[in-house]
Amino acid sequence: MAEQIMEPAAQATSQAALQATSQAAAGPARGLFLENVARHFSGVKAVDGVTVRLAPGETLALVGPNGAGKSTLLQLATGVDRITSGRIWLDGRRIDGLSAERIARLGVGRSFQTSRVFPALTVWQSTLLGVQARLLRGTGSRMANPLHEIAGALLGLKGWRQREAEQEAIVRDTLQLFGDRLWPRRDQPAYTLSYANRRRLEIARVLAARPDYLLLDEPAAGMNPTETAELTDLVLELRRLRPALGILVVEHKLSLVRRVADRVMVLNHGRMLAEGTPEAALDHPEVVEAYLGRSRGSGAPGTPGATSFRPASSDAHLG
Ligand SMILES: Nc1ncnc2c1ncn2[C@@H]1O[C@H](COP(=O)(O)OP(=O)(O)OP(=O)(O)O)[C@@H](O)[C@H]1O
Repeated sequence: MAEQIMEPAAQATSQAALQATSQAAAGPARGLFLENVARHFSGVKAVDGVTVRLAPGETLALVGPNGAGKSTLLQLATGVDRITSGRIWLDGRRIDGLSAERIARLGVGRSFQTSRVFPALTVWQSTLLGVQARLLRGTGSRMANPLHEIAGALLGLKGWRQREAEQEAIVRDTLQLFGDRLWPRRDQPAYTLSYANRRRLEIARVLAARPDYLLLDEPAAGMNPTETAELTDLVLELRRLRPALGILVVEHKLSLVRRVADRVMVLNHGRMLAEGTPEAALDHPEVVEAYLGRSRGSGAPGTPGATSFRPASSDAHLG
């Protein structure tokens, strides 16, 4: 089936009203834009008419209790799952309906809630895979010809050597972002790594593809306070090094959210509950209620109808 790609957004005009009209028709010229999206699973409204816009250079945090629909939104944005209704745009192109692989190649990188590294590959090899995914972006929709690659390697062709050196530089720079966590372990297979290092490696692999938009699904899950603080610093460093990168982070650890996010959106029962600066969104009375209602509430987490916020640590409180 032909891929569904629509024309870029109309030129921006100085009039806000006209701009709003053009955005509704074709999505913003830049950014990842989920427009009134819904995903229903036989009666369960996992996502129920939510609009999210991630601009280049922005760090947006998506928070909410367990079952609020956060991961489902990431699945929809990355083409892993299909919307029931709504539209999704990437830099003015309609992308709902495209394959996950195609969306990744268009510049959307995503780490998963549970680490998906290949156990037998070394840290270096795993990160190199990310770099090679990036090379595919440069080839448009064509795959690199493996015979050319093998011939280049065997014959030591100049262009091939140069490309190899460039790839190695990207792997090195990416691994060194994580201080001494990954670089000294670059020759170790992933299965020998600690849980936190496997999660870091997953992020490294995604970063090595140099995405334009980076979606992180609970990157600090299972990390202790020191590891969480390191991860927070990593996100801040990324923002400094790659000012055009749009980052969408789904995270329960609010200490991280408060430090890295420009803007926070709070989901509850598949709908947007609040949006604003971290202070405004997280201190909103309904948000405090949505979170604290469960831990105090009558019903224990997991009771039918109750939403269970997982207090990962004392930093998960609001206020
Ligand atoms: N494939 C599926 N089939 C049926 N229901 C699903 C499916 N995926 C998600 N759901 C339901 O959709 C709702 C939203 O789930 P989702 O995983 O998006 O929540 P979440 O906010 O990411 O939660 P958590 O913080 O626990 O990861 C939940 O009620 C979940 O059970």
